[in-house]
Amino acid sequence: MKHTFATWHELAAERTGLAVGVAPSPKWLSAWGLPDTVGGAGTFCDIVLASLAGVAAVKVQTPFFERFGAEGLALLSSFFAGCAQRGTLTVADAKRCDTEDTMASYADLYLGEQSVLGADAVTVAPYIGVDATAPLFEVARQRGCAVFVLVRTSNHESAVQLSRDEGGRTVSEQVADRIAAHNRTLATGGRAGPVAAVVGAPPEAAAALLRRMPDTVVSLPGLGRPGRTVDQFRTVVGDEGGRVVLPISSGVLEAGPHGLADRIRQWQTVLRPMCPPGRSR
Ligand SMILES: O=C(O)c1cc(=O)[nH]c(=O)n1[C@@H]1O[C@H](COP(=O)(O)O)[C@@H](O)[C@H]1O
Repeated sequence: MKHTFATWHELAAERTGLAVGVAPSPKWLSAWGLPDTVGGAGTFCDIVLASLAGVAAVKVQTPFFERFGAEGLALLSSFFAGCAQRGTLTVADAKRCDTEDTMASYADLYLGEQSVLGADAVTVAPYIGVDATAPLFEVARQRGCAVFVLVRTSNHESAVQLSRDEGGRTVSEQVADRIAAHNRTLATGGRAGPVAAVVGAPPEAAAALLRRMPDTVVSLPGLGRPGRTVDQFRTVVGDEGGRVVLPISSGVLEAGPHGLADRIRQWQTVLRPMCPPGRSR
């Protein structure tokens, strides 16, 4: 059976919730001893693909491919195809944002086998209004794909997300509530809806946002960063591991081309206790 983010529970039970961060940036290509060219990025992708057996998902920073133009997009498309062959779900982290049919058109670039790039999910920035970006949600649902919407981010400039409306809800809480509302309409058969969330908040706030969005797959970045411990994440995740994606970029890429596969296995071992029990267990 082909997995989607609606069936993330099964995939996370089998492979853990780890999503390997893929970023052929000037910084990482240099650290890996590769040239900052599309050829260097291609070698980087080959090494990552060779280390992905048994990995549930990848989260790919698309600008590090797009900067190489058409050749970069061709490389991204073939990388996603390689992931699909390994049963690894793909998130195109492009953080798109627009309205109406313009928004829906992003599906033709990113989402599903019939698209140009063939990813399983794309990320969206909701500054324009969550409902404005919703045309993409419906196409995602039809194609068995997902859209990850930023709810709260970890960057220092994110204070606007904590502004409150007259009722006292923060912008992040308003975004979370709209995601939950869309998934109530779009989710089918007790599975998570096609609208997923990105929550980079500190632990207590992250746990509250997770509870605010039932039937929603939630990506929790931050593992592997200084000051963020596995125990903190375990507390946030609780028994909700079946709907949590755990992206780690620097914490795997810093192992370099020769240590990457081992580092991925080490993280999977660490994350295993956070995973949902499999059906057969
Ligand atoms: O969208 C994200 O995944 C994201 C959300 C957030 O709140 N903070 C955050 O750093 N990220 C992503 O996480 C990536 C860095 O991951 P690490 O290198 O694992 O810390 C960045 O490239 C961001 O795209």
